Amino acid sequence: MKIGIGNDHAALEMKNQVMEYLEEKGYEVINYGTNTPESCNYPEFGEKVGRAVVSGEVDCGILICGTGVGISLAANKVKGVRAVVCSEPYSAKLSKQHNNTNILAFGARVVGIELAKMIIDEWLGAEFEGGRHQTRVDMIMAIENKDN
Ligand SMILES: O=C(CO)[C@H](O)[C@H](O)COP(=O)(O)O
Repeated sequence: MKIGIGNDHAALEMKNQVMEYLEEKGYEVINYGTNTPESCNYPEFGEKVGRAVVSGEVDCGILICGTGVGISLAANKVKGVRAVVCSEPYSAKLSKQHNNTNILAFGARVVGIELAKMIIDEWLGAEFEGGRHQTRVDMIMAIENKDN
């Protein structure tokens, strides 16, 4: 499985740790994030990973900024993205089982690396359950096609 990862300056160290963790587990990780500690703007990286997921360049995405909020908001503006920001494993797992999320986000200033690994493991290990949840996910995605 190919995972796209993105981050801003606040999450550089955590991005490197997460990449190492995922690669050790055998995932191919494509890095779309910043690689320097200089201040930068997270929407750029949220959008890049969002587009990579929707185009099929990668199978799913992981986004990290200070809180995970801004970078997931940016990704969610890309049509076809369902990004969730999580700071615990339960919501991460359910976001895949019920909401079929295709991007996981969290905050480097919110969770430590060990909790981040647990969140990632639950999310990557879960499967979308379909059925009644498919109806609801379809309804969410249909909102994108309405004139606002
Ligand atoms: O969490 C974030 C967005 O949701 C950013 O990482 C955060 O806003 C960056 O802040 P600063 O420029 O003060 O380092």
